[in-house]
Amino acid sequence: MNSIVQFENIYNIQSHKIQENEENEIEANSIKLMLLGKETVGKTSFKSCLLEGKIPEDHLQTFIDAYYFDLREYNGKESIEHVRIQDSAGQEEFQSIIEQMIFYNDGFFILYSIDDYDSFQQVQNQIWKKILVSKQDQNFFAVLIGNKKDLEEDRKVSFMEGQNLANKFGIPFHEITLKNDPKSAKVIFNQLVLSIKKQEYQYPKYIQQHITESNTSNISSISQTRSKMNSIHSIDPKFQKQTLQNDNYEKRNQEIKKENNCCCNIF
Ligand SMILES: Nc1nc2c(ncn2[C@@H]2O[C@H](COP(=O)(O)OP(=O)(O)OP(=O)(O)O)[C@@H](O)[C@H]2O)c(=O)[nH]1
Repeated sequence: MNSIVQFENIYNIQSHKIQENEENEIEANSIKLMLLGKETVGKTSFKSCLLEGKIPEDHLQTFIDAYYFDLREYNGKESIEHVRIQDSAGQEEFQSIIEQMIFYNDGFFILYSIDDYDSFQQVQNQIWKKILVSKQDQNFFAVLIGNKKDLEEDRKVSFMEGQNLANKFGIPFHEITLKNDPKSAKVIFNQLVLSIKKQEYQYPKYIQQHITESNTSNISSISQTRSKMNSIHSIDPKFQKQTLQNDNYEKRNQEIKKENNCCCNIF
């Protein structure tokens, strides 16, 4: 055991150097999370803030790294959860390997940097699609993170652009600065792990049914559904694909937007 970090009064994170004979068992029984994003958006920094409480001094390019640790929860009685965080390379040449690795993970921290518009576009045009294609009909959990908000003067991606994209995906959104507020990594991590433990992906299934029922009338109930959807912590890809394939859906979405003077899509 290397270190113990107090975690939001709920968890202690114990970074755990696994022995070779433990590897398979921990792999099989852990919550598997993955950091995704273009190079230098702060993926390794996120992991360091979580485990060491600060960003690293230097930027070292990551290829693929996995970190294992335990969460100890004290809610009357102690329970222990194994977690694996997979750090990934942002560089183009590693993308096909990363695509394959996505399949083996339960939750994703999707990062971009607010001073790098291309990193935001990569989330939109590549990363999200890779997750949908790779996970197929498996449920997964994700959160969108706009990092480096301390670089306000160089900002290229507005807060609303980030929020709207997260709404479109139906996942939570956070703008953070790991540099000035390393604790934010733990808050976001906590949210994602709790969602996985509670299996909140049930929610979109309800919405899918609700939208189908409301397809001919009742715009207000759809907009209520959308505001609920903003707080969803996970995605059921079946739901996304089915709504994407619904030809009438885009037309319906335009009507809802007009009605609510809204600039984001449900999907
Ligand atoms: N200004 C600022 N710099 C940051 C912040 N977070 C990380 N950085 C810096 O951004 C650089 C890249 O951070 P990394 O965490 O290595 O980025 P990465 O996404 O893991 O990069 P790759 O491994 O190349 O894919 C480092 O120099 C960090 O110190 C932040 O919130 N604000």
